[in-house]
Amino acid sequence: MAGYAEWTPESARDWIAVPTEWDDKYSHGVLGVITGSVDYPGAAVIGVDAALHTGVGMVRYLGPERAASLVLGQRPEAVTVDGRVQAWLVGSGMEDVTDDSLASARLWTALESGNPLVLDAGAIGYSDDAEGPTVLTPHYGELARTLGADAAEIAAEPEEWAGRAARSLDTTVVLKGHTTWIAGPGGSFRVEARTTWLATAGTGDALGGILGALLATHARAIAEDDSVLTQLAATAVLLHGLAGSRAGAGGPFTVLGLNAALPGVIAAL
Ligand SMILES: NC(=O)C1=CN([C@@H]2O[C@H](COP(=O)(O)OP(=O)(O)OC[C@H]3O[C@@H](n4cnc5c(N)ncnc54)[C@H](O)[C@@H]3O)[C@@H](O)[C@H]2O)[C@@H](O)CC1
Ligand SMILES: Nc1ncnc2c1ncn2[C@@H]1O[C@H](COP(=O)(O)OP(=O)(O)O)[C@@H](O)[C@H]1O
Repeated sequence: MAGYAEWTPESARDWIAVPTEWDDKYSHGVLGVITGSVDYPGAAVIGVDAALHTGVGMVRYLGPERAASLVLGQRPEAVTVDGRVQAWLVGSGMEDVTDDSLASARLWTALESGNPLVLDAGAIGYSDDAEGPTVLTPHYGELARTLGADAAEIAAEPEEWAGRAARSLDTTVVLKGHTTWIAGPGGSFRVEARTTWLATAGTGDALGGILGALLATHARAIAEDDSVLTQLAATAVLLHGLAGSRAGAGGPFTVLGLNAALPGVIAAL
């Protein structure tokens, strides 16, 4: 734990971009989302819903037709056509992409855009190909696969592995668990979960959406100094934990319930 500072609500409040009276939907930040697949359309719905509840100018969802239709069913304010974006969320529930597929073309557009990226789940392995500043959000199993290590070894010393991964991959790493370890060029931070009920399918997809929204709304700050990605990542983890805790009030909650609690958490900060 040495070297990891606890990331608190007081630390996080400086990293919420409240729109000004001069802002519009474009200047406040547009998040491009490439998530979901035939097998996992729900991951797309959860991430888009989380981003919109975190506060962002616009979300562009670019994914398979059925997932896009479910996203629009849950969040009709999402836009499903291509266009300018300031940050990308890629990978939650994404299928293995084949070279000539539309999913592959979209993935590479994001990787080569130079924009800040969140790479989650199926996209974590592309970190070397990302031209923009990047945050990876692995659980122990995903980090093990990425580094060719053993998940049990990582579980035994997660703080050590988060730092090692951040250095060797030259990126910010959010190693998820009951305590989440965040390491990158901006420092080393830890967030202990306020509720163990977060251990449920889909909460990681929500974290991706929260973080994507924070990157899109801080695109200018990132362009000036990309080490701020590490603080933004720690802020996303903190918001996620507080929202789960508020949604469940000590008990279980659904992931859409966690998302719905985000505005109240952000207002309280
Ligand atoms: N409703 C949805 O559409 C959902 C989609 N999801 C997507 O499903 C895909 C597969 O995700 P999975 O994480 O299940 O599968 P993975 O196959 O990527 O990882 C699971 C493997 O890692 C191991 N592992 C080791 N430590 C772990 C840890 N701390 N947490 C989780 N697994 C650990 C497990 O034992 C298992 O063998 C991802 O793309 C994910 O985004 C999930 O988020 C669940 C919800
Ligand atoms: N025992 C636990 N206590 C608190 N939080 C947990 C626990 N286990 C996992 N989490 C959190 O739940 C989320 C799970 O994400 P992930 O493993 O990617 O799941 P999924 O892919 O199903 O969404 C992460 O934010 C992680 O930090």
